[in-house]
Amino acid sequence: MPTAKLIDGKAFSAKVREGVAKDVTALKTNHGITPGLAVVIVGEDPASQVYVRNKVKQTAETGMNSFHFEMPADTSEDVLLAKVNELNADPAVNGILVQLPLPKHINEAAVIDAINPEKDVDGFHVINSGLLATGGKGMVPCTPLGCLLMLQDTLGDMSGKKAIVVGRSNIVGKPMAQLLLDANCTVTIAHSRTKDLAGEVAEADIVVAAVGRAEMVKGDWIKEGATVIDVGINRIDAPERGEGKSRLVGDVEFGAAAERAGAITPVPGGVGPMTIACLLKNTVTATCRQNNIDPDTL
Ligand SMILES: Nc1nc(=O)c2c([nH]1)NC[C@@H]1CN(c3ccc(C(=O)N[C@@H](CCC(=O)O)C(=O)O)cc3)C=[N+]21
Repeated sequence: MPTAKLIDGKAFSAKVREGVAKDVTALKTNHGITPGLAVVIVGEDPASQVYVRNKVKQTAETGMNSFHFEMPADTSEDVLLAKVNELNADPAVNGILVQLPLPKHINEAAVIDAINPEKDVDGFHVINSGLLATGGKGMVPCTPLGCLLMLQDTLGDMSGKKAIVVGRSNIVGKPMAQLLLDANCTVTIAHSRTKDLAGEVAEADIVVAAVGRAEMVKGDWIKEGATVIDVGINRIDAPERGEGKSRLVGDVEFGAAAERAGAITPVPGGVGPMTIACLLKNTVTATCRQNNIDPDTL
């Protein structure tokens, strides 16, 4: 019997997007500015295309301009860099997202480096990761930001709590740890070589799982009453549903974890929708900063 409160990322993300839509209206009516988000996708990865379609649709729903560029998988790095530079120079574009991963022949770091940090709504540029690490005001990566908003909504003040982030990627694990540190948590970053992962997770009041491996964090590792944020979105075979069927699971063994956790995010319907909502929020933030507008005065 699950006892954990379900953290409804889908409902929360709708609220965040409502706030974004209000800000967009204010930017239009009070400042004559329509925020613009450019999404660039290279190649044909069908899973990626689903996310991009959702992003484009939700961008339009908030009243922002959405610019969508699909480039073939054999696009050269130079051609992609030229596209990024064109978007950097375009005043109608306030935010740029280049969908990752990129095809193998393209150097991802070079592409991220080329994005104007003020338009880097993913928060992946070294300037933005550096600002996050040093307490500055940069763009914060969307997935960790979405996780933080859900944690704050669930827990309020997190001062003194023990948090563990499982995973050390530049796009989730590391920035997540920085945000938890800023929220006065005591933070452990665990990874594939962590000696006693079960023991480390068992100590944590807050668990953020971002390893990208289906149900890797076991339910019986979770401390009684802990808050669990599951970043993973893994598609696994589901033969019980019929030939060739699949389903989505997170990085946490959800059923067993929900029997011990105080609150937990589902997959789907948890972190994923919040990631997109935070992308839109970051686009408004970027638009305000580029135009010297205080977002609190909108
Ligand atoms: N530069 C860049 N920035 C990204 O933010 C980025 C990226 N590249 N590459 C791909 C990943 C993946 N990603 C997702 C966002 C939302 C959902 C999402 O909303 N998922 C829903 C539905 C899932 C489904 O049904 O397929 C859910 O979890 O409920 C999923 C995945 C952003 N990414």
